[in-house]
Amino acid sequence: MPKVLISDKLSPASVEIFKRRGIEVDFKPGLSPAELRAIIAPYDGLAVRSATKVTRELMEAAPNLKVVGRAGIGVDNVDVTTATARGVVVMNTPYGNAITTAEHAIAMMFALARQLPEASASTKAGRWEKNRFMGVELFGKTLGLIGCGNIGSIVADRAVGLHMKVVAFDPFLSEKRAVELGVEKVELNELLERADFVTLHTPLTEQTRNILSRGNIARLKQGVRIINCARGGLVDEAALYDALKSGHVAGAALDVFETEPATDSPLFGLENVVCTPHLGAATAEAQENVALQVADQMADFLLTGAVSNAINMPSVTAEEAPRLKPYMELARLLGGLAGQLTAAQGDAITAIRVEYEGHVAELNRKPLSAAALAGVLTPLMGAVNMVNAPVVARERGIEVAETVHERRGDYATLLRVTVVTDRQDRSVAGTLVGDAKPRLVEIKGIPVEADFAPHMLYVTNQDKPGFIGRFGMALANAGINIATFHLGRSAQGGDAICLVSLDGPLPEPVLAEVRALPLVVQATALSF
Ligand SMILES: NC(=O)c1ccc[n+]([C@@H]2O[C@H](COP(=O)([O-])OP(=O)(O)OC[C@H]3O[C@@H](n4cnc5c(N)ncnc54)[C@H](O)[C@@H]3O)[C@@H](O)[C@H]2O)c1
Ligand SMILES: O=C(O)CC[C@@H](O)C(=O)O
Repeated sequence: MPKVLISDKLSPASVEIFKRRGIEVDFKPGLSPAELRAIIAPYDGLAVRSATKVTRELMEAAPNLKVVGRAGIGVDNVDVTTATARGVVVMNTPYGNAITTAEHAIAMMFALARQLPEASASTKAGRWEKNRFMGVELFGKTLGLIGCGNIGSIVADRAVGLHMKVVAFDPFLSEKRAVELGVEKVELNELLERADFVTLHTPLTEQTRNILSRGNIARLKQGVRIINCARGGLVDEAALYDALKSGHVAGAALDVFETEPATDSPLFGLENVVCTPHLGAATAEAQENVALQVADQMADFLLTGAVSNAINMPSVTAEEAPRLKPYMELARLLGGLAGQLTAAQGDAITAIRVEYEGHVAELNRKPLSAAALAGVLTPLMGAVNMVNAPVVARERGIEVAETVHERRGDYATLLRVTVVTDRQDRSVAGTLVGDAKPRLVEIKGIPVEADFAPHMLYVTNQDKPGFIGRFGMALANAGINIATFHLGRSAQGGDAICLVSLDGPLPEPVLAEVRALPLVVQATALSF
């Protein structure tokens, strides 16, 4: 039974989901990094919000970890690069808290426009300062939206409802989508010059860090108001402080900060600043949504292999997962065979090609290619799985190509994996028998029909009389039983191949004896 640890304050509904799905779950929010490292080893899954920092050190202490689930959107508290390198899937819940966060941004905009927090504090303090709190209307004002994805689009929709004019800067926003949303797509400079209110809804990346830099803040209209419910680091806080002090910026509402928890900041001393402690996603509804979603996604992955909303792996729907499973196994086995044959020769791989023909060509091929790559690379590089295989290949300069053949051949499904090295191309192909059982049908262009077995021996030899007898005797003399025996050849008297399955691993001295037999070109022990 898979084991999951919930290390942040997720809604208790997530615990129920894990239990109902047959997953052992521990709910331990609030542990220190050292305490977490001390207990993480047995867990297959880790579910977090933003408090837990899923660092390299934590993952190194988690040899069983297969999936990190983020109940929320931003994964900046997860070292995704390390997770990918270690073959750990990282998934988030991209929509569950979007409405709530958009509503928080709108609430912050109202709070700024009417100075609600200050007015509330003053009234509660017994001062009836009716003249002090003169606000501004939102009606007819221009809202500048930096980032128009899930949350930005909802903010745009609500702002249009308030009869604001919305201009959006987002390089990935299409004109068509902008028209659908009722927003005007503009460049950043134009947004800075036109907006009465600016709201940020991008992730924090190298491109967006300090997108409201000192220079860009200076370009903003006199009296502009700024709202940030996305990520600290998008706004230069020191420059914002100066602009607020000088009155160039009339107000700022911040839910997120460069350093969190933010317990001390010069911005806190300014009247025209409204702050909340990263509350964007903090509603009962959003927390229920993300907790249920992350628990279901993680359970699906751990129990069926279905992958949704992964940051570092292609998606496999819950419906596809059982259908794809035997094809993934076929891809892994074929990759494993090609990889072991290549490893035995010590050749450096320059390219890996995966070809699809027949029924398999109509399936979701990304996970199949990833499984084939993992199969090829594992014998050469150790712990490679579908998550890290594409990255490992890219890092080593291995070109990966996928080809789909329209033609229908002898098999209803045919998957071929070719490993290209400086010396030669090695290709192997296979099919599924009864849509379920992987079968090898070709090695290096030579037809051969064989099932995969845990222990196999592959021999290439010259197609001349005498080989089979000597080979059989060599194994028999060593007390090794041949379970199945398959032969193939390119042409009479040409290259021949022999693939046998054995009841156990082949001892090294017997392999050496086989290699020394007359007519043998090479012999490789295989394991699957
Ligand atoms: N305050 C909170 O509690 C809270 C809650 C949820 C999400 N968030 C944060 O809100 C942000 C947005 O979330 P989302 O769900 O809308 O994400 P999203 O991926 O749907 O949208 C982000 C948008 O930013 C755009 N973008 C990327 N780079 C850009 C650039 N250089 N300039 C302009 N636009 C750029 C993308 O094209 C995309 O449309 C994330 O950082 C997320 O972590 C905060
Ligand atoms: O979990 C939270 O409270 C914050 C979540 C938010 O920052 C997100 O990116 O989804």
